[in-house]
Amino acid sequence: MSRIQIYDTTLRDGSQGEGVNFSLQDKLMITAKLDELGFDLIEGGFAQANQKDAEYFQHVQDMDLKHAQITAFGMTRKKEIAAEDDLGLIALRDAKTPVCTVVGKTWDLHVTEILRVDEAENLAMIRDSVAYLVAEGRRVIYDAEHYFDGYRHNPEFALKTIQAASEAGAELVCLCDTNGGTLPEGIAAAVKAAKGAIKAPLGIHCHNDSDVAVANTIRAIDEGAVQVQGTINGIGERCGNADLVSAIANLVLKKNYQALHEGSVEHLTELSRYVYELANMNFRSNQAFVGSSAFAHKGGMHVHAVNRLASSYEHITPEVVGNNRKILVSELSGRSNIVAKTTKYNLNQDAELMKAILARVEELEYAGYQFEAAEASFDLLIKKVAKTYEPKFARLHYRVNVETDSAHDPQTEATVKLKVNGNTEHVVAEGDGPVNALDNALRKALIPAYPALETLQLVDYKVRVINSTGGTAAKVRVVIESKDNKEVWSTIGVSENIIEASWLALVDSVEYKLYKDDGEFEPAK
Ligand SMILES: CC(=O)SCCNC(=O)CCNC(=O)[C@H](O)C(C)(C)COP(=O)(O)OP(=O)(O)OC[C@H]1O[C@@H](n2cnc3c(N)ncnc32)[C@H](O)[C@@H]1OP(=O)(O)O
Ligand SMILES: CC(=O)C(=O)O
Repeated sequence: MSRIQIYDTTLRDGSQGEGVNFSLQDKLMITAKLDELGFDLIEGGFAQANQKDAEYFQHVQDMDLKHAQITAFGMTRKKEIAAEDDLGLIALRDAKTPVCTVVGKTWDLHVTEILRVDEAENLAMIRDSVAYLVAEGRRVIYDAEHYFDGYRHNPEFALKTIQAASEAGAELVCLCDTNGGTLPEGIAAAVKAAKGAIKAPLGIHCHNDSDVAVANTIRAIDEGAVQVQGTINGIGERCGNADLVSAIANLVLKKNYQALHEGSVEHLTELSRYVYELANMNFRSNQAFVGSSAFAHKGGMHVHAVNRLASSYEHITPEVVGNNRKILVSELSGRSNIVAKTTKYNLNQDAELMKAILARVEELEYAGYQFEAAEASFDLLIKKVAKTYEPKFARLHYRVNVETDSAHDPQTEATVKLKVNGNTEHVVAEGDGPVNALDNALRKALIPAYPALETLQLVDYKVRVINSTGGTAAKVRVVIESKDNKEVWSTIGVSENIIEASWLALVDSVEYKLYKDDGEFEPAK
């Protein structure tokens, strides 16, 4: 089966996405990761744009890349300037990459209205720029900007522009759906026409403004394009680029093309998260193939079927792209969700117990709980319903005080009184805010009896108002994420009072940690 060249432009077009700004170090780290997985071409940046991109092209020369070729991106020469005097082309030459990618105009509207040159000058700009870089010993990829819009409005001129690039020595012409407005049938017709018009092989570069960038990419490949340009997670200008993660997974797993190194598809989830992390962006949980919900089963009927045959509700096996299956517990659960979630605890799938757990989940979710995001609280709930839960301490009372005046910032203090192993612990602690003070006081009271709580840390705190339009007072749902040196877990509390909701989530977090350290939540042997 034929091999598709994968051209990553995360570091150039991806950086054009709102809110994306990679540091030089990020760019070098992403380059190393892409090389490791077998990406063929990595567009490192816009050579003329800024100091960071220029430095990237210097530093990347010292990297020991095993497979990837680096390309520097720039545009055709400015109008009425000789190629050898054009600052953009000089920057491309000085980037010293083996490959240069030059973008040029294809749509007559852009030629007359944006560049404000005639068609002959635009063709000369393309020809001169490609020929100059080829003469400088560079391999040139020509990006035909707005090819699909150009082809729709003036096919004859659009084809002349790519002929100019091909004849001047471009080793590949990449057809760009720059505005992302084309649908798959438009892609197919225009790729066919390009294929018949030039010698150079074709690539495809789609934007996602119509939410079909990946579909368009696949369609172009089916029509004979041999290179896919895109970005990891689809980041990029406006609605982004074709997501290479989905494009590669579809091409390799569904259409039997070859891409990247053998086995790299299994690392797509890891790659996606790595790039989100460096881009300082949140993961998209519903992202196809690699999102944390991509294989999360929630509806009771689905879970029932998945327990019998996973492929009944999954288009691929999650592990094939390095992802995991998840079974969620919620008010939409049936007995099958509970059975799936509790198998690890060896409850012998006791039918009455499963029913009781499900009833309790439904009751609490009706009251505002949401166990999908709070699996540690769900684990404790099982123990409570199974009557194997024994509280590690009892609350006698707590109080939280916030004091401020015109001269002072707020000071927060919490007092907690607990019964722990028969002793009364009465402590006071300060904090940055009420929840922090409460957390500090709770742990201060418990650490003498349970020193392991020294390693417990609160890492995230989320609060959400629920039923705010109901006739009753609004409730709040607090979800806390905690960690120790081994694990991260989430707990939940719901109340009309935000401090009480936080207390409930904190108590679950502490109880979970103590039970976990006793080996309670280990999978049954
Ligand atoms: C479809 C794409 O994603 S293409 C990549 C887009 N990415 C970027 O623009 C990011 C990096 N860009 C930059 O750093 C700057 O825009 C630079 C350095 C390239 C140019 O900066 P400036 O010289 O200040 O020009 P500015 O950005 O205001 O305008 C673009 C200029 O390029 C010209 N231009 C645009 N496309 C082309 C082209 N394909 N060939 C030649 N000239 C072009 C425009 O006509 C305009 O020149 P003019 O002012 O003489 O009419
Ligand atoms: C080249 C490019 O990024 C585009 O036309 O969208």
